[in-house]
Amino acid sequence: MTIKELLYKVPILATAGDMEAVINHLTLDSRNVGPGSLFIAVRGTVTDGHTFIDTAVRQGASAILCEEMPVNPEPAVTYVQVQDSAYTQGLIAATFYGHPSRKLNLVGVTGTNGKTSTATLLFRLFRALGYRVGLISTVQNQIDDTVIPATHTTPDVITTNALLTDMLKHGCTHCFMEVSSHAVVQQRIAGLHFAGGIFTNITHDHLDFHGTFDNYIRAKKGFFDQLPASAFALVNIDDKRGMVMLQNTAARKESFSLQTLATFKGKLLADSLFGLHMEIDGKEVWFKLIGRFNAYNILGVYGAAVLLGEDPEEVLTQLSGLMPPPGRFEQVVSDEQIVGIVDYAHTPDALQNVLETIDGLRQADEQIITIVGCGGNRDAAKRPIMAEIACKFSDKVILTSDNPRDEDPMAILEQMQAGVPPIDFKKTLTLPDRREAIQKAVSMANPHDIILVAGKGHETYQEINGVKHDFDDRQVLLEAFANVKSGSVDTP
Ligand SMILES: CC(=O)N[C@H]1[C@@H](OP(=O)(O)OP(=O)(O)OC[C@H]2O[C@@H](n3ccc(=O)[nH]c3=O)[C@H](O)[C@@H]2O)O[C@H](CO)[C@@H](O)[C@@H]1O[C@H](C)C(=O)N[C@@H](C)C(=O)N[C@H](CCC(=O)O)C(=O)O
Ligand SMILES: Nc1ncnc2c1ncn2[C@@H]1O[C@H](COP(=O)(O)OP(=O)(O)OP(=O)(O)O)[C@@H](O)[C@H]1O
Repeated sequence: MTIKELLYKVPILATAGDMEAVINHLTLDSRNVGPGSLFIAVRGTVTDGHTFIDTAVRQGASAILCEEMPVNPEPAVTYVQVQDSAYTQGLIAATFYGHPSRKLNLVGVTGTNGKTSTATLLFRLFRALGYRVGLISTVQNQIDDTVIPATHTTPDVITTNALLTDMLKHGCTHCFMEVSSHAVVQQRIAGLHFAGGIFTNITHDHLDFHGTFDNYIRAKKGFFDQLPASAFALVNIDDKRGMVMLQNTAARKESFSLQTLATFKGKLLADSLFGLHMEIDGKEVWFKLIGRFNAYNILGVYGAAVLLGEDPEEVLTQLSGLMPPPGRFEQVVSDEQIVGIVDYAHTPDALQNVLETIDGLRQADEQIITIVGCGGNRDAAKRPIMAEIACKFSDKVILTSDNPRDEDPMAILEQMQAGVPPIDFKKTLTLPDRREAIQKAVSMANPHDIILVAGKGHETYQEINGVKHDFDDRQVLLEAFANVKSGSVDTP
């Protein structure tokens, strides 16, 4: 495709060089440039892509898209100056790949919590309904059965267009994708044509990036502002910012709620460690997902499926059979009925959510044993807080390692220990070896006790000093359960 063709409908400030130059590759990163590449210079949070224009040219770039023309342009290279190269990147990527987002039903999910759960449930539901489906999520990207590792919650828009193109080649009719607030601000969804958008909820998070809560809300709202009139905007109106998301959107305004009148109204009839019993659209259904927050995810998924034209009864039937997404309140139960729960809760807010849910569901004589750690080379402020939350809701707590990375695991654990209230010293153990921590918890548990293994969720590694060692909480729990059964772990 020529640069001229790529720039169809793109507002341009200036150009230099041959507009018939042929482009066969788009990239934001000078390190990936080769002959035929269009290098898009974007101002980032760490550095400015414009400083790599010369490198890109030396590596053979055919064209450069930038906001500022270089002082000494190379005559053999085509330069295009635009107002906003991050935004323009989206328009160009869509043209380069032939607008794949217009050729399938692309539904985006945004919110502080529940994006992965909602997108994954939609992916599984539509597969169960007989469609070929794509998924773009934090845990993984997927095209039907083919798993593609994910680097971001929402990839850059060139990668997304490439993924959508592959999905179309595989016959996909739907793609469900997570839309992070970072992605909205950085124009990673520019030029994508959505068939629908879902808002789960918003709580204080990512303020390191957005600065203020208002900016964070505005970022989420930016997604709904972008939806076309043909799309639906489906929001959780039990969240007080739900209605804010709908202001100014051109899309059809739809809502879901457990508390008030809404397009999709649900009622939570029962909530236990075995699942949820809900009434939706006058029908009573059991679901295998656990916790009130999943009742919201179910309603959002149900609403989106109905808005996409699916038969409500068939949707409920298929939804009732779905298991939780990987590492999201995932249960591993021993033959002795010790309940292991593996959850990705790696922030104070998520840990509190998941422990409150478990606390609300257990019987009086069932203990909660929590295993928790905090990552190295990441926010240290949360370490004592997470230990304190674990103590507040648990009968026993084991502090352990969770991706210590380049830090000394014991130093991280000492910072966690600082958050343990003195009254809880007796119920808290510190075991840096995560496997040993899980085995110890299993050896301490009685039938029906609940072991929460928090933090890693779907992850299958433990990162120590730059090396990712195989480690899967679910697998280690299963092994520990088997060892207890065969008597190879001491029981007190
Ligand atoms: C803070 C942040 O969001 N950073 C993202 C951003 O990078 P940046 O703006 O910091 O880029 P930069 O390093 O300043 O570089 C500027 C430009 O120079 C280019 N460059 C740089 C070096 C070089 O040698 N040559 C070169 O061309 C870069 O490719 C880039 O285009 O744009 C990049 C391209 O899209 C992203 O890969 C990168 O994600 C980083 C890795 C990241 O960790 N992001 C996280 C915070 C994130 O986005 N998370 C959300 C989920 C949040 C949640 O809900 O939990 C997500 O969607 O994943
Ligand atoms: N609707 C919801 N409301 C509140 N908490 C939720 C909701 N759905 C899931 N959770 C819990 O919040 C945590 C994150 O869930 P999930 O991965 O689905 O959210 P996310 O928005 O994708 O977050 P992340 O980007 O960190 O993965 C998990 O611990 C899960 O148990």
